[in-house]
Amino acid sequence: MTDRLPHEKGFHVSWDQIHRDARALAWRLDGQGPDNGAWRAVVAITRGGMAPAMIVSRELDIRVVDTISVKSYDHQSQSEARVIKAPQAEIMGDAGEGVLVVDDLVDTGKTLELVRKLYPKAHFATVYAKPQGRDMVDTYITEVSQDTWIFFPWDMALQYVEPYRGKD
Ligand SMILES: O=P(O)(O)OC[C@H]1O[C@H](OP(=O)(O)OP(=O)(O)O)[C@H](O)[C@@H]1O
Ligand SMILES: O=c1[nH]c(=O)c2nc[nH]c2[nH]1
Ligand SMILES: [Mg+2]
Repeated sequence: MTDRLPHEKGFHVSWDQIHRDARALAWRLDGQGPDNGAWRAVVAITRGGMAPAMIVSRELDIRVVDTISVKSYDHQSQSEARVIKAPQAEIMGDAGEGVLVVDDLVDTGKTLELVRKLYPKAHFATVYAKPQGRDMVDTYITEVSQDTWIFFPWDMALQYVEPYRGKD
């Protein structure tokens, strides 16, 4: 989605905010893994999941980190998603048990639905969640409304804005 519709609200996340929220996610997940509370590995859903996954893996001292790349595309007006890069099979083990799959957000839930089908025993964690995709995520930090667009710091740059009184 590139153009914003009039009803859409913007939720602008700074680097500091995503750092704090990803840390909060890590702390919530600490000790919740299936092996005496431990997690075996972190898998980031690229690309947005990579920054939160790095922060989570650092906080929880998990050195085994891999990625899964999911590409959404439109096929005859039906939106589909497919995996274009999978994590190592030996990391995912038995259906992903003990693996933390991390993404920046869940929106419609399509991305997580696909990854969940592949690794049903993994734990799915996102920093932000919208209501439509909430059932697809096991742990998240902040919920925003469905008509909110989340702007991440890696998609933004500092720029000049007109003073409020100067606008038409
Ligand atoms: O719940 P959904 O409706 O599936 O949407 C959520 C996904 O969309 C965004 O990724 P995107 O596919 O835009 O790619 P990116 O991470 O490379 O930016 C976001 O990072 C999530 O992965
Ligand atoms: O940067 C983003 N913000 C969002 O709110 C969103 N939803 C799906 N994909 C998204 N990407
Ligand atoms: Mg993504």
